[in-house]
Amino acid sequence: MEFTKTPGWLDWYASPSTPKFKLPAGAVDAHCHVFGPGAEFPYAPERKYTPCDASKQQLFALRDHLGFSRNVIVQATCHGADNRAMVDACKASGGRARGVATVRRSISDGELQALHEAGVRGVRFNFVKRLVDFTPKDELMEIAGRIARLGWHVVIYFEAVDLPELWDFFTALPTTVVVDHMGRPDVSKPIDGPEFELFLKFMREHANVWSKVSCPERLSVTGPRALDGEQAAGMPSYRDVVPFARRVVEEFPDRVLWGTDWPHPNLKDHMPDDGLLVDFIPHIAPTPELQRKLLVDNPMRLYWPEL
Ligand SMILES: O=C(O)c1cc(C(=O)O)oc(=O)c1
Repeated sequence: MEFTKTPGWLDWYASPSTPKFKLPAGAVDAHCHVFGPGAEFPYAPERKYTPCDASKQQLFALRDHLGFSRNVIVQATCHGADNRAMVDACKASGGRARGVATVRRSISDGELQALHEAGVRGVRFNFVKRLVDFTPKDELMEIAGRIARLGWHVVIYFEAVDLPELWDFFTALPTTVVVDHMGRPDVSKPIDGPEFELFLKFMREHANVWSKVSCPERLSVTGPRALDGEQAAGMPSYRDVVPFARRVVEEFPDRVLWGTDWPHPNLKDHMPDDGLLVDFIPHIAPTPELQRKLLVDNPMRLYWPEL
């Protein structure tokens, strides 16, 4: 099948720099995606965008270039609940990738078991309105109950303004709950303002809630961007995001994950250099101990507990 990219689509950056920051041994890129290729794994009819292809081979090449050992491949919304591309990548990884799927309530126990055997360890519930149509909460709760029995967790993606309305649902989930991209704070608001405070309270009061401290390139308002020539001398890229992410890492060091978010769907004004994104890590996790927890211990506990 032939697909035409969404107008204005930015392709991932094909020649990332070699990071200056040396990742600890065994580091996990705990949030990344594969897109198609569309000719082999067609994009879903209900998708809200059509991306460029981003194959498993290209993902594994990036992993090796940046110095990661493993990937967690999160089902992208452009594939809907058709998990074939993600599953194919997990199976081809030689045990070095685990997956997070999107499923509907019609999925059978046998199909869930097959996903588990392929390496899936979680399901993703998406509440970002530009990405998905609404799924009734009773359907999601039913799915959460079924996947809890497999020892899986739930990944949630939402925007900070929607947390109050989603609070009761999130806090009733029976599994570990992993928040994508810190619940998308508005970093132009004060870090000690009510919006981010509510997110910290969510984590503080619920020991089963984890957060990915990822996607500074999506959250940043002031930059500078992680692109050659756009980094201010001696300053981290996306420095307006640093205090938010660092706060979460320092307060909840055992419940944070980091990922590149490659191939960075839906960015509108620039495409980051993934090598420079890795160089962002020591600004938010300033000590070797915090770095080891963020990049190795925490993702291994969640995705490879048997190792
Ligand atoms: O903000 C986004 O556009 C976005 C989209 C997706 C997806 O389409 O799955 O995943 C992400 O992690 C982020």
